[in-house]
Amino acid sequence: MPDTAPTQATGHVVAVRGGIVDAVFAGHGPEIDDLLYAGDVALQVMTFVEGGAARCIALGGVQGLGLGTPVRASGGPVRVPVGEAVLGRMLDVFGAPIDGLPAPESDARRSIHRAPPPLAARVSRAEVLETGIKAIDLLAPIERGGKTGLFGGAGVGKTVLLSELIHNTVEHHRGVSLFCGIGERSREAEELWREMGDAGVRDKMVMLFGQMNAAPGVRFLVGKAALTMAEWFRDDRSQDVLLLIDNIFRYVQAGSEVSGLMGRMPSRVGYQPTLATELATLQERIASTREGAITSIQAVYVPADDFTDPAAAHIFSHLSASVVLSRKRASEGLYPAVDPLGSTSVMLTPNVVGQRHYDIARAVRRTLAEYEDLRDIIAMLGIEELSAHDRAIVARARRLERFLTQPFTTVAGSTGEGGKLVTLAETLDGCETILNQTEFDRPESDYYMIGSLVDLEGAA
Ligand SMILES: Nc1ncnc2c1ncn2[C@@H]1O[C@H](COP(=O)(O)OP(=O)(O)OP(=O)(O)O)[C@@H](O)[C@H]1O
Repeated sequence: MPDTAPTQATGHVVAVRGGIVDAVFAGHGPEIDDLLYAGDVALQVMTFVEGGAARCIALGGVQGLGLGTPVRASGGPVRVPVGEAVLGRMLDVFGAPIDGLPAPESDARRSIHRAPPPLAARVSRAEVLETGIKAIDLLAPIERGGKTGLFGGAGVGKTVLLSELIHNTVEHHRGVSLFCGIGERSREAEELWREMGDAGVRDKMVMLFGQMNAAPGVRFLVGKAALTMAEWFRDDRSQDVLLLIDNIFRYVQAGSEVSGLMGRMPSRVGYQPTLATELATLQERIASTREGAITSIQAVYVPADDFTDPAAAHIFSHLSASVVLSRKRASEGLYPAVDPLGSTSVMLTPNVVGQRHYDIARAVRRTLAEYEDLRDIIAMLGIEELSAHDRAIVARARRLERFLTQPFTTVAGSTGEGGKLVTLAETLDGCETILNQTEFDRPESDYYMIGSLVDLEGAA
C-alpha cells in the first residue's frame, strides 16, 4: 500500500464503470491529478463531470467498490520516493516494493506529474553511445543523452535487443540506470531482474513495473513515476541516467484505454484524441540538461507491422535514432533483425561520426539497396543471368547481411552460442574489407553469427 498524506476531504462513490470511478465530495473537494482512496483502492482524479463529481481512474482492481463506498482525498497527487534509496530495488507505480523487501527508506517523495525542463536548460552533446552491436553502431548510432526507439511488430526481437543493450551498456554506464516495464509480460520482468542480479549491476539500477496484468491507470502512470526518479538523479545529483522503456507503445495504449473508459470519442484508428499531447508530456521530460543527461532506449511495438500507425508515427517523431526490426530478416534468421535501410540516426553525419564511418555506412546501405533491386531478377532468371558487376554486388551484399548478424548473450541459453561484443572500429574494418572485395574465397555462411572478421581467420 502506498503511504498517504494527512486525510483531507471525504466523499463517496456514486458510480463505478470498469476502471473508472465517480466520487462526490461535500464542500471543497480534490483537484485534477489528486490521489484518492476508496477503501483500499487508489484512484487518480482525471476530470470533473456535470454535478461536480470527480471522475477518476482506478490504480488497481475495483472489486469490492460499490455505490456509497467512502472516499478520502490524500491531499495531493501520486508521489514516489526519490533518492539513493530506490537503487537496487524493484518497485511499482507508487514506488512500493515488489521485490519482497521493505519499502525504500527515503525522506523525499515527489509528485509524478512534473513539467519538462525549459528549452533554455536543455543541451545536446552530439556524442555517440557505443553498444558493441554491429548493426546499430554502424547504421543507427545511439545518441548519448538522446532518445532511441527499437521498432518492430510482434515477436521480431525487441525485448531481446533491449536486454542485450542493457547487458552491454549498464555495466559501463557512468551513472545510474532505470528500467521501466510498461504493459509487457511479468515473466520477462522477472527474468530481467534475475539477470541484473547475476550481472552484479542491480545496485546502480532501479526497476519499475506496471505490467500487462496491471490496471490501465497503472500502465498509464508508471512511466511518469520512473521519470520522476530519473529526474532526481539528473537534477539533484547531476548524474547521467540510462532510461530503458519496454514498451512505450503500451503507454499510448493505456492512455487509449483510459480515454475510452472516460467516454471520450476516439480519433484516428481508434486512438485517443489526446495521443500527441499525452506522448509529449512524457517524452519531453526525457531531456538532457547541463546537470546531467538522460539517454533513453525505448522498445516500440508496431501493431500489425504497420509503421504508419498513428502511435508508431508519433513516437518516431520524438526520437533521435530509430532502429527498425524487420519481420523478413527475423524469418531468415538474420538476428538482430535490424532493417539496414529503414533504421536511421541523427548522429550519422560526417560531423559526428567522422567521414570514414559515414562513407562506410552509406556504401553498406547502397550495396544492400542494389541487392534488393536485383532480387526480383534473380528470382525470375537466376543469378547466372546477372552481369559480373551485379554478381559481385550480390556476393558483397549477402556477406554484409550475414556479417551484420551477431550472437547475443541474452539468448545464449537457447542458441548455445556465447554473445559477442564488437567494437565500432572492428565493425568498420569488417564492412570495409567486404565492400572492397570482388571475389570471395569463403562461403557466405562463414560470415553468419560471427563477431569481427578476425573470428573468420580463427575459423580457417
Ligand atoms: N538476437 C536474437 N538472436 C536469436 N534469436 C532471437 C534474437 N532476437 C529474437 N530472437 C527470437 O525471437 C523471439 C522473440 O523475440 P522478442 O521476445 O524479443 O520479440 P518482441 O519483439 O519483444 O516480441 P513481443 O512483441 O511479442 O514482445 C525470441 O524468443 C527468440 O527466439
